[in-house]
Amino acid sequence: MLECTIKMIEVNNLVLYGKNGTIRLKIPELKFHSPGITALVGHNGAGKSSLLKLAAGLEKSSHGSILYDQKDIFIHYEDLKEKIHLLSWGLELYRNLSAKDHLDLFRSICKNWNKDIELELLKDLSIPTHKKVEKMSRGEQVRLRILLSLPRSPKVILIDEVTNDLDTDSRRAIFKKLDSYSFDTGAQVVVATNMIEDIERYASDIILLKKGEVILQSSLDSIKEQHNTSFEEIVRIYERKGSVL
Ligand SMILES: Nc1ncnc2c1ncn2[C@@H]1O[C@H](COP(=O)(O)OP(=O)(O)OP(=O)(O)O)[C@@H](O)[C@H]1O
Repeated sequence: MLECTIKMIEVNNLVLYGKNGTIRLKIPELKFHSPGITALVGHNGAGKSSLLKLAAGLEKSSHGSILYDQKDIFIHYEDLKEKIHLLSWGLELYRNLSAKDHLDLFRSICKNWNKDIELELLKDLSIPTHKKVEKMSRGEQVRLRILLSLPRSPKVILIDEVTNDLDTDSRRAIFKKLDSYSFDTGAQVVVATNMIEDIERYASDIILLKKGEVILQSSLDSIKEQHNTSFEEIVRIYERKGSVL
C-alpha cells in the first residue's frame, strides 16, 4: 500500500567519466527500493561513493540522469536538498559546537523539525549533549549526524561507509533506527558498506557494484533462497562472474 505512494530514486542511462575518459559509473537502469535498507556493496573503487554523490546532487553525471520523483537531482538540488540527506565523512559537523548547540541551531533553521523524533533519538542513541564535536568519538559523531538528520524528515538517506568503523553496539543502534524510520515513513535508506554482518542483519535489498557497473540487484531473501549459501559466498560468486545482470 505504502509502496504505491513512495517516490523513488531512479537512474537512467547514467555514465560518469573519470580522468582520461575512464568510466567511473555506467548504469543503464536502476531503481532503489523501499521501505527498508538497501546495501550498496562493492570493492574499493567500485563506484559506491560516486553513485551516492550523484544521488545527493553533489556531482553531475557525464550522460544520463538520476531522478527523484521524476526530477533531475543535480538540476533541482536546491529544492531537493532537504529531502535527500547524504552522511559521509567529508561533510563535517561544527567542531566547536556540542550536540545541544547543533540541535538549537538546526531547530531554529529547519522548518519542519520533528521534536518527537528528536526526543526519541536522544533517548535511544545515548548522545552526549554537552560534549563538543572535537571531543566526540567517531561513533558519537555518526549518532549526532543521525540525530540532526531524521527530525528533518528526509525522504532519502544515503550513508557512505560512516558506520563501518563503529563498534557493534553503535552500528546496531543506528541501523535499528534507520530501519524503523524507513518502515514508519517510507523513506529510502541506502548504505554503502561491506560489513557482511550488518547487511545480513539489516538490509532488505542489495546492489552489488563492480568497476562502476551494477552486477546484481536483488532482495536479500530471494538471492539467499536462490543460492542457499552465505551472503559472503554469494558476493564472491557474483564478483567472480562479474557479468552485468
Ligand atoms: N572526484 C573524482 N574524480 C575522478 N575520479 C574519481 C573521483 N572520485 C573517485 N574517482 C574514481 O572513481 C572510481 C570509483 O571511486 P569511488 O570512490 O566512487 O568508489 P568506492 O566504491 O566508493 O570506493 P571506496 O570503497 O574505496 O570508497 C575510482 O576509480 C576512483 O579513483
